[in-house]
Order: sequence, then C-alpha cells, then structure tokens
Amino acid sequence: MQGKFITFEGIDGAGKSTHIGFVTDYLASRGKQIVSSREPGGTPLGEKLRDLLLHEKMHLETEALLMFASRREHIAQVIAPNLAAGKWVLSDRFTDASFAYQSGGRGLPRAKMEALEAWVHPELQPDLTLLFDVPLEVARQRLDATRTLDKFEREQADFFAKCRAEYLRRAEQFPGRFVVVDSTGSIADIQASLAHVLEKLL
Ligand SMILES: Nc1ncnc2c1ncn2[C@@H]1O[C@H](COP(=O)(O)OP(=O)(O)OP(=O)(O)O)[C@@H](O)[C@H]1O
Ligand SMILES: Cc1cn([C@H]2C[C@H](O)[C@@H](COP(=O)(O)O)O2)c(=O)[nH]c1=O
Repeated sequence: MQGKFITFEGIDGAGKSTHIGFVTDYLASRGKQIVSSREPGGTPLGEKLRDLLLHEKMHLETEALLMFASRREHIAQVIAPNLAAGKWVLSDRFTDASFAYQSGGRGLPRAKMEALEAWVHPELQPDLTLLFDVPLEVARQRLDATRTLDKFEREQADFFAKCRAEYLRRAEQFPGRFVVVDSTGSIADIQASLAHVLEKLL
C-alpha cells in the first residue's frame, strides 16, 4: 500500500506553513499516518544545506544544485520509504519551488530544472500540491510583522512577482495535481476550503 504525497507551495509569507499543522491533524483524525517535513531540509544533511542556502551568497546554479542535492537526500531518507510504508508525506515545498525561485525568480532556464527533476525524481510527483497564493504586498506585510528575514525573504518585489507568476504558470500546466488556495482570506476560511480539498483525496 502506497501513501500519498502532498506538497505546500507559495511565495514567502503566503501562509503555507500555517496550514501544515491543520492538514496534519485533519488527516490524522481520518486515520492516516502522517510524516511532515520540509525543503530545503528534512534530513540531517538537508538541514545543513538549508542553513547554507538561506544564509550564504552563491552562484545561482550552485543554489539550484544544492536544492536538488537536499531533495535527493530527502527522497531517499524520508519521502520514498514513508510512502512505501503507506504513510502520507507532507512537504513544506518541493520541486515546484525550484521552478518558481531558481527559474522564475533567478532566471535559470526551465530546461535546467527539468533536467535536474528528471535525474533526481523521474518517477515521483506529488499527489496534491496546495499553492497558497497571495498578492505580494500581503505576503510582505505578513513577513515583516513576524521575523528576521533570510536571504530569499530579503529579495525585492520584482523577484517575488516572477516566483508567483511561475507558480501560477505551473498550476495551469498541471491542473490534475495543483489546487490554488486563495490565501488572502481568514485562516478559518482557508482551513474550511482545505478540508473540502482533502476529502476528495481520502
Ligand atoms: N490567512 C492569514 N491571515 C492572516 N495572517 C496569516 C494568514 N496566514 C498566515 N498568516 C500569518 O502570516 C505569517 C507568515 O505565515 P507562514 O509562516 O505560514 O508563511 P509561509 O508561506 O510558510 O512563509 P515562508 O515560506 O517564508 O516560511 C505568520 O505570522 C502567520 O500567522
Ligand atoms: C525548496 C526550495 C526552496 N527555496 C526557497 C524558498 C524559501 O525562500 C526558502 C525556504 O524557506 P521556507 O520559509 O521554509 O519556505 O527556500 C528555493 O529557492 N528553491 C527550492 O527548491
């Protein structure tokens, strides 16, 4: 029995992390065993790479390669074995983030992301990708209100506009697995719509 793989995406501050706890509790209450993880990170090595990725300046191709290095480890250690054991794996970001940030935001050709994706996970795709979508100003206000900003979060509005556009483009390209969640509403309203989406997956 294979579990299901759900990914959470959106520009920084869109609100995706806020809802992972809700989704975990909702699915657990329906008898699913949940493993919740994140990218970059999710393994001891991946967390070391995350620290470098979020705080060190580097060439844009180095950044893309380290994202996929972290992902390779995450798939091997966490995603694949837990799915094979019938658990549901929730990941705060996956490969759509590389398309959005490294191709959309930084401008790396999509073909390079496609080549890395084909190398690192030729067979694996999420069963469901929840794309939390908000206007840039809303995301910025939420970020500024909460924390010290990392390397990505300090990027300018133009960078996030390109990331958001690439996310929305991918949602159109893969309508079978993407659900775009309007993340401007209240947390309670968003959770009600998430419950509706999850019901269809059960
Ligand atoms: N619908 C909402 N209404 C109001 N505030 C919200 C909403 N969703 C999230 N927030 C608040 O916005 C802030 C950012 O949310 P969160 O950390 O979930 O964003 P994120 O998309 O995961 O960001 P990042 O990718 O940078 O981690 C938090 O303080 C959170 O409480
Ligand atoms: C997986 C992945 C992530 N990123 C960026 C996007 C975010 O700014 C950070 C992760 O921080 P979060 O608060 O945990 O969302 O990393 C990226 O550029 N490319 C990727 O593949």
